[in-house]
Amino acid sequence: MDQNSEPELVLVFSGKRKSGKDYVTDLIQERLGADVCSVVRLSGPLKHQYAQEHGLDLDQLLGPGPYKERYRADMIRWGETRRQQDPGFFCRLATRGARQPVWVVSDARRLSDLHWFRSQFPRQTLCVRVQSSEETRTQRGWSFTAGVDDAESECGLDSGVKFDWIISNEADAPSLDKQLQPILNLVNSARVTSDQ
Ligand SMILES: Nc1ncnc2c1ncn2[C@@H]1O[C@H](COP(=O)(O)OP(=O)(O)OP(=O)(O)O)[C@@H](O)[C@H]1O
Ligand SMILES: C[C@@](O)(CCOP(=O)(O)O)CC(=O)O
Repeated sequence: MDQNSEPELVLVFSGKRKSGKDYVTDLIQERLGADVCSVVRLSGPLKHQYAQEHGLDLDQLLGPGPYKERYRADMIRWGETRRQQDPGFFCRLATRGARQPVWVVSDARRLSDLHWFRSQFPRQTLCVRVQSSEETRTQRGWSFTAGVDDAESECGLDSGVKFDWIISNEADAPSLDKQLQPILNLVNSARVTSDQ
C-alpha cells in the first residue's frame, strides 16, 4: 500500500477482557506476515499519551499482565473525554502509520469505533468477535471489576452488531488455526483479486 491508497481489507476485532484479542490478532499477523498485515491497536496511542502524562511504564500498559489493570478505570475515563470531543480520535491516530494492505484492528470497544472504520472503509471492513467463557477468562487473570466490566468499554458491542465471524478461544473449541482458516482464505483471495 502506498501512502495515498487504502487498505485492501480491515478486520475489526472485539471481545471481552482476557478473551484473547491480542493473542488471536497476533496469530493472524504471524500467519499472514508482518509485511502484509498490520495489527492496529486503538488503545496504543491512548496508552502512549496516558503513560507520558502520568509517568507510567508504557511497555507494561501495552502488555497482558496485571499492571495495566491498576490504571484501566482511569484510562477509560481519560480516553472518554477525548472521544466525547472526537469519536474517531484514537482510530485516526492508531491507523496513521499502517502501510500494509491488511489491517487487523485488535480492540474495538464501542459502536463509534465500528462506525469510524465502516465510514472510512465501507467496502473493506469486516467485524470479528473473540469469545471465551468467564471460567477461561478467569484462568487468564480476569476478575469482575465494577465500573469496568459493566461499562461501555467492555459492553459497547454486546448487542446491535452483526459479526462476520465469531471465534471461540477455548481449550475445547476447534483449534484457532482451523477457525481462522475462512478469514485467512478471504484475505488471500481478496489479495489475489486486487493483484489482477
Ligand atoms: N488460545 C490461547 N492459548 C494460550 N494462551 C492464551 C490463549 N488466548 C489467550 N491467551 C493468554 O491469555 C492472556 C490474555 O490474552 P490477551 O491478552 O490476548 O487477551 P485480550 O482480550 O487482549 O485481553 P485484555 O483486553 O484484557 O488485554 C494472555 O496472557 C494470552 O497469552
Ligand atoms: C483504556 C482502554 O483503551 C484500555 C484497553 O486496554 P487493553 O486493550 O485491554 O489492553 C480501554 C478503553 O479505551 O475503553
